Amino acid sequence: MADKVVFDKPKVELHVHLDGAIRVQTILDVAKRRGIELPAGTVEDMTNIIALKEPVTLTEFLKKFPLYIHVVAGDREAIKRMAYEFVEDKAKEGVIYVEVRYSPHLLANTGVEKIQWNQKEGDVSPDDVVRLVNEGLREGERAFKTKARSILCCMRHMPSWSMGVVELCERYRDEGVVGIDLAGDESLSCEAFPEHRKAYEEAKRLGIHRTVHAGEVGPPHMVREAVEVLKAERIGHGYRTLEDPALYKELLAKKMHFEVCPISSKLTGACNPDFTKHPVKTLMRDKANYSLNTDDPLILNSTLNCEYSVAHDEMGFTEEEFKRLNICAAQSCFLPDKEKEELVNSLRTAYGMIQSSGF
Ligand SMILES: O=c1[nH]cnc2c1ncn2[C@@H]1O[C@H](CO)[C@@H](O)[C@H]1O
Repeated sequence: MADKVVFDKPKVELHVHLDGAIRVQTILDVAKRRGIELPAGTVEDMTNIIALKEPVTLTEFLKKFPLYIHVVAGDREAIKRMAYEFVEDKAKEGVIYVEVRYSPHLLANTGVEKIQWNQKEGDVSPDDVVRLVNEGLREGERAFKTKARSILCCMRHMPSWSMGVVELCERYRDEGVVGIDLAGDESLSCEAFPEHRKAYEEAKRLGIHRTVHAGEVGPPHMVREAVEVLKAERIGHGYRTLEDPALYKELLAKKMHFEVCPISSKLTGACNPDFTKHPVKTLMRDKANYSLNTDDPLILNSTLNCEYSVAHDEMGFTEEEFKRLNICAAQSCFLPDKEKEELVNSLRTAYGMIQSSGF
């Protein structure tokens, strides 16, 4: 994938999974230290095993995580390290602000209903996971000057975790956690799981910002449900919204933010693999509120620069549109108002947009 830089200016990224953005070298190092056997011993071979090359389905795509996530799950050093390195990687891509998401429960080995990945019970709870990620992000921010905040994910197939996720969002809201998400296999509608709805109601009551994966592969009514039932402020992906013109019009009028991930949308089979037909072109035409994001760069073997290259080379994006969408991203981020304003202003300054003084 071409990693040339077509937009060499500060960027904001709002949709990227921490457990889909681990360095392969880190997976190899941690596996060696913990005595975990992997199917390959070099970065190249392991990348070949993890990375998707051809479009599959979201369900197949999600099956890539268990190939490596057990290596870092339940390991304090690994969890902190991947958060720290993540910030370094984003800084190298010219990202000045990032919101990174993950499920604390998927990375824990105690205090969680159904310990994942065949781990033996240990001593890393979801609460510990959040503290370790916060530490790694904070140290990364100090070292690399990219501001990093996090979003905690509920998982569609594990509704019993969702209220715990809200509690963690609340407990760590002053330590870098800025919002809640609902991720996982979208064929499981949350209508069937009142726990997700209750968790989102509680999040809204507590003033916790909300985004939801919806309309990625699921039908437009999933997007409506995310907005109307879960009170989502942003939509993760949301491509299939365009199949319901009335809904799309409503969301355009509301200036709903769409977290678009072009390369992911091709390889998960969410969108037509021909980028010239990608829904983000409609969002661009309509001056919609959206951002460009990597989603899971490890599995997609991509970078944010690849996303911008694809948008530029295959979808006709201009420098002006890149600036506009980054300002949309900053305006839709989950930072407190004052910090958000500073972020928007720093982009405007970097982009040479003179701010009106009001006189
Ligand atoms: O594109 C996606 N759609 C839905 N779920 C996803 C996607 N990428 C990752 N995850 C899920 O979110 C979890 C927490 O980060 C990941 O472990 C994966 O199961």
